[in-house]
Amino acid sequence: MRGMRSAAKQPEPTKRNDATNLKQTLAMLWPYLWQFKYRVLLALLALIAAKAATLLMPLALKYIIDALDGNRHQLLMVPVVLLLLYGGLRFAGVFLGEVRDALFGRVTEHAMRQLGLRVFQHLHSLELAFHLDRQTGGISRDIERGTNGLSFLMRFLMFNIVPTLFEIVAVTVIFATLFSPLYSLITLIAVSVYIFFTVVITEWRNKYTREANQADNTTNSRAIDSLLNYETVKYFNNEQYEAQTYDSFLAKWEQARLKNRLSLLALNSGQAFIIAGAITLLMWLASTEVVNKQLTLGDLVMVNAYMIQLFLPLNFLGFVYREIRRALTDLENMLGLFKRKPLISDTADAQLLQLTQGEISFNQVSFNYQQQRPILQQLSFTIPAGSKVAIVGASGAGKSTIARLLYRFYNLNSGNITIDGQDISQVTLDSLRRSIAIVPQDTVLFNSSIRDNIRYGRPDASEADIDHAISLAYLTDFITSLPQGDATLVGERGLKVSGGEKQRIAIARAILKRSPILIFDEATSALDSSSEQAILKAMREVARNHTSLVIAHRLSTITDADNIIVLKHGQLAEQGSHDSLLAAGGEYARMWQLQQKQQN
Ligand SMILES: Nc1ncnc2c1ncn2[C@@H]1O[C@H](COP(=O)(O)OP(=O)(O)OP(=O)(O)O)[C@@H](O)[C@H]1O
Repeated sequence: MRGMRSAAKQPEPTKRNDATNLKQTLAMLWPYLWQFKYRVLLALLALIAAKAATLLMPLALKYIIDALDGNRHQLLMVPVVLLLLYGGLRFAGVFLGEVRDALFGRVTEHAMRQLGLRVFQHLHSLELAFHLDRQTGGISRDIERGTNGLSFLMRFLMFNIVPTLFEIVAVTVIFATLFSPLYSLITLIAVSVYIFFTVVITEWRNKYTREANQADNTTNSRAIDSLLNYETVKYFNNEQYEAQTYDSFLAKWEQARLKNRLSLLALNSGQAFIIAGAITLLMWLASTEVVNKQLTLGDLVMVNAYMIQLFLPLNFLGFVYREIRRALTDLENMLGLFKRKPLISDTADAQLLQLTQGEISFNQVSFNYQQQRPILQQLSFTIPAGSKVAIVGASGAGKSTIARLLYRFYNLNSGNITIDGQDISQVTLDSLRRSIAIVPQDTVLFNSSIRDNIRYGRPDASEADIDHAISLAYLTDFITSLPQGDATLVGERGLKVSGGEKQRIAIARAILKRSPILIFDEATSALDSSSEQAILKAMREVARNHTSLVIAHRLSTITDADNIIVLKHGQLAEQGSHDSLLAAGGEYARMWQLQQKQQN
């Protein structure tokens, strides 16, 4: 049975863009090729030497035949030397080809590495909105196809196209020198007709190839869908129906493959006809000259050997042509990623954030993710240096948005945010983000060990610092209970640890970062009451001497805050200490009473 693959749709190459893509790719590749200029040069020399050895083989064959022609019953010294030379040339041709591959392989792989790294860095420079809009799977497919396309282009350029062009020129020159320009002319015309025919037929065949691929994809998707819904099929006794539907897709696939095969027949037989025609013509020409004693039998065999040798790599021309166009399209998609410039980046004269105290101010901040849906409206508040401010409000009120804006994940619509009087849009992103540590609402962990996930907060932290962060986040008991301790792997996206454990890992990670400003976004939401109390104690200790912003649903966790900001529909409804807000009897008091009732 054919393998099941996902129905990934490939973009179709368009001729219009090929030239620009090729130009862009070459411009991009140039620095890499230049960096390895000696290696590329050596690979080219190996290529020329390998081709020269191959090109000398028919010549050696000619001399063997000519030498044997008069001495049919004796292997004289000369033919023996020629035979050894023939064998040597054959070996040298293959060996030098391998040397060329080994030399150039490093260049290709290095170019793939450089390009892969550039895209990766570029993707990390793009803002959150870009990543939320795009499917990560799609991007990684673009990168994979793009780098493979690059490797294909480089390899085929070096191993197929350039050597074949070299061979065409060499054979033409050899024929013109040894025989007459007519031989060269026939060869050149035959090669030109062959290339023209292959390109035209390959273009025509494309639709059949595409049809066959699409039929293959839909058939596979259908099979997967049906097998995934195994239970539903059984519930409704629809095995027969499923088989019929699957077979109707298979029939379409069969039809498409038939057309594809017939078009391949047209291509291959047309190519064979052109080769046979050219060889017959040249052999006929050579045979008449042999009869007229102008050429030897060895010459006749040599002409034949050169033609067969010349057309051998051209057999792959249809495939190479199609794949090069596909590679260029894949590269275009990847290069397209580079065209997307970061919307959030350092301004030309961005300064380092000079953090003296850590006072944060939101001044008349308005923001929306999408037009016509305001999230924050004219919001102003100040978090004095070293104080703890809590933000509360209904779900969707815009609390986490405040944290994202402080990190400058988005640009504001109006207003500004300052830290110690400096507008955060005018300082470098790196210095800004370095100053803030966050325990996010949804902690996502890397698929590595608990310790490595904590170390991520400050990769150069000492082991003692990590241990200290572990104990501050009340993780010691949990870690010692694990057979593999902090070397335990957390699984993909941290799915192998519980929500509360994940939050404590996130707290340890944030502690390790040692930033003067701390944000806790629902940092205890996944914890039971006793762990919550422990964590709150830890948070209090960590937050001492820090400016901290605590976003919370459960009001009991923030009663000790210096100031509580109540958000309602993206606006500041009221603010004050727990006691003063309760006394005021407003929104906060109402929320408090509601939560108290729910607890009882
Ligand atoms: N990337 C986004 N694109 C569009 N809308 C968004 C985006 N992120 C958040 N929102 C919307 O913005 C509003 C505020 O979101 P935010 O995450 O700040 O709420 P919150 O007050 O933290 O809520 P919760 O208490 O449920 O976490 C929500 O209505 C949300 O649907």
